[in-house]
Amino acid sequence: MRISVAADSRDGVAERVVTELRRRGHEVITHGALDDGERDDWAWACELAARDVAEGRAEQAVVCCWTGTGASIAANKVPGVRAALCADAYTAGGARKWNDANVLALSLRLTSDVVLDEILDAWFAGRPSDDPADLANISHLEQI
Ligand SMILES: O=C(CO)[C@H](O)[C@H](O)COP(=O)(O)O
Repeated sequence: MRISVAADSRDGVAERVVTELRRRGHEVITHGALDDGERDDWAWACELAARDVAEGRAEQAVVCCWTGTGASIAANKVPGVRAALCADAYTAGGARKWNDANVLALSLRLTSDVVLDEILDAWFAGRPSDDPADLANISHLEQI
């Protein structure tokens, strides 16, 4: 899968996200602090990764900032993006299943290496629900 990754800093698990995604066989596009020469402020960097998803250059994205909040807010401003801030594997699996989330937002401060691996395992194992109630909720997001 092609995955766009943005971070506003190389601190915390930022670089490990890229390494781990490549190790899992994904093609990675980098933005912000992960791409020399690009603006590394979180709103700009995470917008670029979200636009990669919305405009078809990537199937999914991982957006990161120190708290994860700005990253998720910036990504969710892009139409068609469903970004979920996940601090644990259960939330990540639920975001794929119930929200059909296409962007994973992470806190660089909170996410340890071990928890990152658990989150990525759950995220990539997760499949969108085919329950009509879940589909109706996801569909309604585009009307809000
Ligand atoms: O968590 C964040 C935004 O939600 C940022 O990573 C945090 O504000 C730090 O940014 P800066 O290094 O530019 O002060």
